[in-house]
Amino acid sequence: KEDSHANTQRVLWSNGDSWKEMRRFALTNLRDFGMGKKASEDKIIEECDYLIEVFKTFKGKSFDTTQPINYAVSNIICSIVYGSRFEYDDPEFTSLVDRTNRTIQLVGSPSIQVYNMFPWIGKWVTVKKEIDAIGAANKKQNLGLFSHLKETLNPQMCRGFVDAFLVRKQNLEVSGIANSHFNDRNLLYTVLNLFAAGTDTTATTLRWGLLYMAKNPKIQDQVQEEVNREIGSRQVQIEDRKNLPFTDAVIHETQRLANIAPMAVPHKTSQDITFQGHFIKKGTTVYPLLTSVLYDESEWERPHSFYPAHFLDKDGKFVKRDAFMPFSAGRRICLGEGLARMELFIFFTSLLQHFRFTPPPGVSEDELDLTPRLGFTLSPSPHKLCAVSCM
Ligand code: HEM
Repeated sequence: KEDSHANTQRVLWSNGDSWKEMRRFALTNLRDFGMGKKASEDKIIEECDYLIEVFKTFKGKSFDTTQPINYAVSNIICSIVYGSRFEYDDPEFTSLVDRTNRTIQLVGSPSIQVYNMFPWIGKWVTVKKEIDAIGAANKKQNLGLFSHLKETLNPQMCRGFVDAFLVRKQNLEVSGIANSHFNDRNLLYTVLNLFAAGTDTTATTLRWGLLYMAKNPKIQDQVQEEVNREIGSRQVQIEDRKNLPFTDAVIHETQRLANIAPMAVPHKTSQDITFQGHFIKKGTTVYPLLTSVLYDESEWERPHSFYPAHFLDKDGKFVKRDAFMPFSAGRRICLGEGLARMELFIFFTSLLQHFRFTPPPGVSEDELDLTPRLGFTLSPSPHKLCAVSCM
């Protein structure tokens, strides 16, 4: 089983009772250590300041936004999971983030898609070797981080998710409960899952958002006018979202059009079922194609264009749309939706408050390429942008 289909993709999910218990525990603790509104808001605001400083160092010259954005977003998960953030030049941190992003790219490669259908070809798939090597390095690094946290553990003062997990594990052991799901393996995989699922997704969405702004300067004007009018130069807060309907619509439209998880993740039918006239046998792998909803021509006025008015009524008020489901739906809906939405709002709005995003000199808006790069998530093709200070 270790080397089967599930192994390559295990970074993102698992099944059964263990999943139920881990999901419940993760949700409660993520709330305690970050997803609760105030705690995470403070963390995101603090991290956003670091990110703005990095953008300033380029002094308006073009640069690739990938790494700074990945590091900033990843640090939110790090402070929730490990209890502290890392410096952007800490090699322990940057290697973890860079390796995780490389895996997400590799997992989406055609050879891995074929391998997932025919796992017995595994030993001939070279990409799998790289994924396995990266996985081993990330595991080793996490075990090192855990052992440091174990040595300094104080059950009265949990610093983050790992501490809470270790305390629960200890308590279960003390009360003589062996074989619980709170074991070292689940700790490792839950942390790897949170790290992988919580970094690339949000960072990629933010990068799409900045690219759409550089491509659509008039829409960028409207966001900046709204932000200037409602917030001025003070710190952006979650509370501000209700007064920024246009900005909120732009963020939603970014998520819709960027469609970063087009096939969500595969699910398995738990029983025989007939769906829309098609019989599907128990145990069949099913991909929920989010693209079919996010680009549904019967739901969206301009499914293939960047059109924030999809989320605005005739008075310019924000409107929710049923077909907006970038986080999927149902029991396995994204566990980090609340956190991701907070991050997207604070990072995006603060960046637009501080900078004007433009194509590099000599490149026109039309020349900015919106073709996605293939991977497990759809990210923008490699590109550079200028972040010109406007505050
Ligand atoms: C813009 C950002 C994000 C998007 C678009 C997104 C999207 C998704 C999607 C489509 C799924 C698959 C749902 C399914 O099985 O049908 C998922 C699962 C998941 N996401 Fe996210 N996600 C984002 C951010 C995050 C963050 C910040 C976290 C970390 C806390 C996170 C943690 C997870 C986890 C743990 C799962 C697996 C849940 C389970 O299987 O029970 N995600 N996400």
